[in-house]
Amino acid sequence: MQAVHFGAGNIGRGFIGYVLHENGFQLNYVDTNTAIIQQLNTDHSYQIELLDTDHTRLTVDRVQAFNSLTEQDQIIAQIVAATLISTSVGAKNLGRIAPVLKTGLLQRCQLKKSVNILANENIVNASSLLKQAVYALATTAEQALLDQYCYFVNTAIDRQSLSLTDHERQIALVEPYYEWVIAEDQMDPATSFNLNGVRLVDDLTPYIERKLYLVNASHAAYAYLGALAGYSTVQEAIQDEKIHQIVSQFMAENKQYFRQHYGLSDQELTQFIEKTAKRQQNPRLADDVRRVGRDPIRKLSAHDRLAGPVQALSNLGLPHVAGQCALAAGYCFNNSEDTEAVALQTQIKAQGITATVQKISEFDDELTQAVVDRYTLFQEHPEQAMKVGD
Ligand SMILES: NC(=O)c1ccc[n+]([C@@H]2O[C@H](COP(=O)([O-])OP(=O)(O)OC[C@H]3O[C@@H](n4cnc5c(N)ncnc54)[C@H](O)[C@@H]3O)[C@@H](O)[C@H]2O)c1
Ligand SMILES: O=P(O)(O)OC[C@@H](O)[C@@H](O)[C@H](O)[C@H](O)CO
Repeated sequence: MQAVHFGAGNIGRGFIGYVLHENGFQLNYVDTNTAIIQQLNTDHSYQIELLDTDHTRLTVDRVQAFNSLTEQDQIIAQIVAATLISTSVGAKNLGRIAPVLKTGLLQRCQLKKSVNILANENIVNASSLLKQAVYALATTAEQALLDQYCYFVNTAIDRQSLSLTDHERQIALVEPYYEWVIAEDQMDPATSFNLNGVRLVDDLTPYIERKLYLVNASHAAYAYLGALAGYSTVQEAIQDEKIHQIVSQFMAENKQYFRQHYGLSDQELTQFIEKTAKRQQNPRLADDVRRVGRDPIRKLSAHDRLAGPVQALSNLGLPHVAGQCALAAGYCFNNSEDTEAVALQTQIKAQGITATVQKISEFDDELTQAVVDRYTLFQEHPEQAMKVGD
């Protein structure tokens, strides 16, 4: 079985590639990073290190890699031959892989070969977004062909995945825990394989929301509040009692959304939040606030990890003050090496914070004003701003 996987980064090697390899797939990575492409084609394997007490190392073999920018013909041939196509390139890059994917998929359609396409990105319905990007390049007749043979299947993925360099080799560095949830009802009925280690569900929405609004929401809140307080890692920020209190309250607020909207039990949600906190506190982890806070415009946008739950709680008339605080901290995030952070700060300077919050988080006047007030407090009295309780 052949998998074509776009994105040989931390999650692509440390999680998706690992699970596919364990299920008997050969891995054909597609990336733009020449160093990792060269490494994979020299070794035809790579290593993963687990963040456990033994620093367990695993080897993934049967690997090759292609350059997205210079090896289009080979990639198209791989797409035609593939048993499965997947991605983890970052949500903002899905549009960039659409042209080559469209060409490869249409060639498959001519051969009447159906396929599942799984975009594994931290965003609601990433595969549907990838489908939109592919269809935007196709004619009506091509779209009708794609409809017949191409199954864009939404997923939710969870594993803290970083990397380290050892003997000039990129090693994926991952926590032992992982969860890969796939929308079974969107899969090709003719799928010829089973994926062990994967959970198939009928309705993905609660899973992707639980992932974004609890796991990624707390992570982003630690990163943004931590960056404001001068910490370098999420793990340092967690040790700060004031920050920990705000994030704990944010999670308590979000829990009420899941209770009301999905009828989940308090006990189940509390256990999930506690398990997530423990994972984020893994003493062997040093996760840079710049990585966890990266692409702040995406993270602050409506439906994502911060504005999503705050808007949902507001709609339900439930408290969301800690969420507003995390959002306001996000609007303060700056990193000269992060193009979205630079764009965010430029936008705030040019248009003002109120217009920026309205545009990015898509809030009404009242909610916007609450976030702006907290943002202003962070600018003028940061000590007071780091307090949401009594
Ligand atoms: N790292 C994590 O802990 C984690 C966990 C769950 C989900 N995710 C999600 O997985 C995705 C990838 O995250 P990551 O941490 O692995 O990032 P990463 O930067 O380590 O990996 C992304 C890879 O995609 C490649 N890429 C970018 N544009 C490309 C293109 N046009 N064609 C081919 N390859 C391209 C990059 O070169 C890089 O190797 C993101 O959507 C992220 O939100 C990450
Ligand atoms: O990947 P992002 O930029 O959406 O979010 C950064 C982290 O929160 C994220 O990568 C987590 O480590 C991951 O989602 C855990 O499963």
